[in-house]
Amino acid sequence: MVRDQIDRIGVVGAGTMGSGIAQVAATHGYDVVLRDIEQEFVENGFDTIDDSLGRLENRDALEEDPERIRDRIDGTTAIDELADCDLVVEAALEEMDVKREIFADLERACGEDVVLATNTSTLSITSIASDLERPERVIGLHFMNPVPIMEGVEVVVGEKTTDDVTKLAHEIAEDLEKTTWESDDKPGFVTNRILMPWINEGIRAYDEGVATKEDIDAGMELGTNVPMGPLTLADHIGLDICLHASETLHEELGDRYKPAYLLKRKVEAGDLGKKTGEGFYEYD
Ligand SMILES: NC(=O)c1ccc[n+]([C@@H]2O[C@H](COP(=O)([O-])OP(=O)(O)OC[C@H]3O[C@@H](n4cnc5c(N)ncnc54)[C@H](O)[C@@H]3O)[C@@H](O)[C@H]2O)c1
Repeated sequence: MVRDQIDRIGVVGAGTMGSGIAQVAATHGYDVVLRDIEQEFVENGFDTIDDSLGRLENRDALEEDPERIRDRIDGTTAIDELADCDLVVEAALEEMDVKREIFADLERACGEDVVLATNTSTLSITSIASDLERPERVIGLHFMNPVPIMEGVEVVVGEKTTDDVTKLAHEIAEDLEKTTWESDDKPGFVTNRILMPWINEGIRAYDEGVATKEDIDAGMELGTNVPMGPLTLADHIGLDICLHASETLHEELGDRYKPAYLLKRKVEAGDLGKKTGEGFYEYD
């Protein structure tokens, strides 16, 4: 039983994904420690959680008061406060050096039996764990955005990940009322290997004047029955995240994954999508 093994969940990174993962874990009764590098980022994470819990309460979608859920989450900037966690989910920047450093710190700070998960979109689980003394307890737990709403979680199994850790990863996700599927540790896993070329092709089609951005999105939504077209979805994910993911896939899998020129230009301009108020569309 997963509840016998996991009481306390650490989350590293209080951004879009980390705040969502902390919220969902607390909603399901787990004690959570949410860590970011600056107190301001921790506070931003709590603001996101408060907004999301407020919206869910208005829709009668919570079984408890938002305050009680919120009280299960402690915020911190100190990695040592994750020492008592049974599971830590890392959701920091999509950069290999950053993730390797975080995992080395977690291995030092946490107990021997901790399970260390990464929410990486594309980076290799095996590479993230390669400098660790115990890479067998590292796994990919790839939540989808927005975490409180999206049902799916991709479990990504590294070269050294044990069967017990893999089983636990499926069980914890299911305990959070998510449905899992499993991928080998191959670039982009199942989802981003297929999604990123689709997004980049949408951006290229827009840049080459095939249609307006609205018509590209409408064409894909109405024509293929997906909930969001590629430009809306890219804004929603974050253009920097899409670019990092595309660059990783390009490096690993070759030219068919080359990032669209306009994606690079938007990121260089600081227009990262919904989170900065402007991407392909403008947001309040
Ligand atoms: N955005 C998405 O749609 C999406 C979906 C699935 C997976 N992911 C993955 O989840 C991870 C996080 O993405 P995001 O969109 O939440 O990013 P984000 O930029 O919204 O948040 C990242 C947070 O990590 C913090 N951070 C950076 N270095 C840190 C460190 N050393 N310790 C603790 N915190 C640190 C940053 O301050 C920031 O608050 C990435 O690996 C990304 O690829 C993102």
